[in-house]
Amino acid sequence: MRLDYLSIFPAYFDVLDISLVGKAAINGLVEIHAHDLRDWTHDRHRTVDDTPCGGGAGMVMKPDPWGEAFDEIIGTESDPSVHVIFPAPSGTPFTQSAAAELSSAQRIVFCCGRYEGIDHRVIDYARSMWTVHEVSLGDYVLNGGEVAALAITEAVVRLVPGFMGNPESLAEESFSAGQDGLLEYPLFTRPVSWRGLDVPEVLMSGHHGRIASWRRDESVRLTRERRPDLTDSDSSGIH
Ligand SMILES: N#Cc1c(-c2ccc3ccn(Cc4ccc(CN5CCOCC5)cc4)c3c2)n[nH]c1N
Repeated sequence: MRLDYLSIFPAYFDVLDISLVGKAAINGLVEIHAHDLRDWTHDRHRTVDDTPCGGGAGMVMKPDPWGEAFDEIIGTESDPSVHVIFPAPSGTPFTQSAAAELSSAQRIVFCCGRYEGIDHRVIDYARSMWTVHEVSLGDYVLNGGEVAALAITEAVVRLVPGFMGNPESLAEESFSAGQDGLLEYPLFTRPVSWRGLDVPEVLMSGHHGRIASWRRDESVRLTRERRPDLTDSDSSGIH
């Protein structure tokens, strides 16, 4: 899997060299390439933004640098196997199932906007050429797309076959199909007693049936408490 990042702050992606994703890069599972969008400007100030047509607050990212960067990084041929991701406040909420779908992609290009966003013709052009995803991390405001690109990268790469040492653990995670769409149960490890707080006795009983039942009950309780929106979904085991 090749991952490209287009941004006016490409150093954001240096962190990928030290994290788990870095290990995947070392063992050849993923290739990471960060690019400075200003490398595709031609004026002395390396300008990437301009005032919004129709007025309004802030600045909008000009289309020209994006188009020239696309030509050099992706090419000028249409190819639906190339996934181009535009993080945006107006995007579709990014989910675990979206991460799972993207984990089989061979090429993902992250377009990290700043200011008030990117000229919409960039997205329209990308849609005419590749498979485009306009996504949002959630209902809060970030200053640009870089943090979202990092989060999406981690969510996707950890699902790439061969990345996780113990793929079975993926099935038990929150939001994964194996967990019935429920939140993950609370986790404990040694010491059994810590600052007057004890590991639930059932987890030390060695009785696998009771342990499974306790974990399920805890997942249902937590999901009802924190994510009632998940309790009505078809995939959750509770209704
Ligand atoms: N993923 C994700 C994100 C982002 C995100 C992603 C990409 C960019 C690129 C620029 N920004 C800054 C920005 C902030 C606020 C606004 C809203 N304005 C729109 C125009 O009308 C006025 C109000 C726009 C742009 C971004 C933010 N924020 N939150 C997420 N979950």
